[in-house]
Amino acid sequence: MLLSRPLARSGALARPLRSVSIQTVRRNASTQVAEFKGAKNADGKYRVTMIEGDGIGVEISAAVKDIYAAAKVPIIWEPVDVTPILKDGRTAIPDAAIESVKRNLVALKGPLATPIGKGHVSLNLTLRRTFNLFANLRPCRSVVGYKTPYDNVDTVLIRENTEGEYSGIEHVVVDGVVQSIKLITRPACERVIRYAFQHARATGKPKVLVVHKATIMKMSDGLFLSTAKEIAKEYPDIELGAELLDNTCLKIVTDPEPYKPVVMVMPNLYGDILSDMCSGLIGGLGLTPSGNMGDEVSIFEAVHGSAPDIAGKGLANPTALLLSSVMMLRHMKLNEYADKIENAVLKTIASGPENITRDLKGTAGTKHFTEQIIKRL
Ligand SMILES: NC(=O)C1=CN([C@@H]2O[C@H](COP(=O)(O)OP(=O)(O)OC[C@H]3O[C@@H](n4cnc5c(N)ncnc54)[C@H](O)[C@@H]3O)[C@@H](O)[C@H]2O)C=CC1
Ligand SMILES: O=C(O)CCC(=O)C(=O)O
Repeated sequence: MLLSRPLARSGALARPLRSVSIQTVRRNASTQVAEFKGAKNADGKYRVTMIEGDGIGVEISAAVKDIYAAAKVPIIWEPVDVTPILKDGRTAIPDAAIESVKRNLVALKGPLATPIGKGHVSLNLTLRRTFNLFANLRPCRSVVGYKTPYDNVDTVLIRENTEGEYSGIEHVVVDGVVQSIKLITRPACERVIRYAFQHARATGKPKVLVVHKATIMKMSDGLFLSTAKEIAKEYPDIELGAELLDNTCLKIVTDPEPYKPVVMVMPNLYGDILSDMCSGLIGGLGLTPSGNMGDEVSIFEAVHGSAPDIAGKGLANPTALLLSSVMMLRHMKLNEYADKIENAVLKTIASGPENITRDLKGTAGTKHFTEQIIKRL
């Protein structure tokens, strides 16, 4: 009976459960993590899609563009509008934006706000699903020159990015009783776990750690964990570990050191929460970057949201988006520019409170901070 009941929430609006899960399995069928395949245009520059985003998105995107212009990065930004449209009863991204990302194979994205408890589905999730960005890579490293209780945080977290608790499959069972489906498929587990092993190998980390709650969600997290044990056989040089999510949270905030040689991999929601927690250890959300990685396309974005409490006030810290763009440059093999920009932002943060934003206990606004970064390029 459950399978034929229409699903009441946006992403899966009026679709029976079975058709949603089959679609997801098909979408997730391939397993190879591809290199960046984009090419320079005749003018010697890459086109990169730019989604400025909502709230502070406009301010931090402007900062990134100013810094890129000053650093003479061989990139032409292609701005696109992602105001949602309704297509076949589902929230969709406008075709022009999709075409731009498909053409360029890479995008930098500011935060997009999602209405709470009603309204359109998250455009962030829609983008990840539209381009099949199955792994969300979230590194978090202490910033030299910025003092926090720990100076030794160096975590790498990979979040499954297309399903799990974020499947958007919800419905009312009877009045006052609702059900949200945590959808986990083996192909999606396989590819994100394989990505984690590949990342560990590529970055010289000896261990992949699955973070889970298979004690409670025996089937869904159980599938994630058992798939990891299978995939681990393909990577005999990398150790596989597993840990309960609550235990991981406690242990990281108590002592982050043991997580340095580890690549953590986990279902969607756990990665969302744990990555914010790690951000808190190094100075906050203004500092942490991420990459949404797929076979063909990758979209880089800060871990944080649109920060409505400070939007439009010139206070936003552009570092997280800038470091996301640095990840993007390395993905595009523009390492020289990545190093130049990363060094400039780190030097600026270390240069003192008068040059950094308030989230870092500084006194500067976005504009002054940006100018200081440009001075240090
Ligand atoms: N990937 C994305 O685009 C994400 C979007 N969101 C959306 O963002 C909106 C706001 O969500 P919140 O829960 O308030 O989270 P948030 O991340 O926007 O803000 C949390 C706190 O961190 C501060 N903060 C975040 N980024 C900052 C920066 N760059 N500089 C200085 N301070 C910064 C904010 O001022 C706020 O106090 C929601 O509509 C949510 O749906 C939330 C998370 C991720
Ligand atoms: O789309 C949203 O509102 C939140 C997305 C999210 O959880 C994330 O990007 O970490």
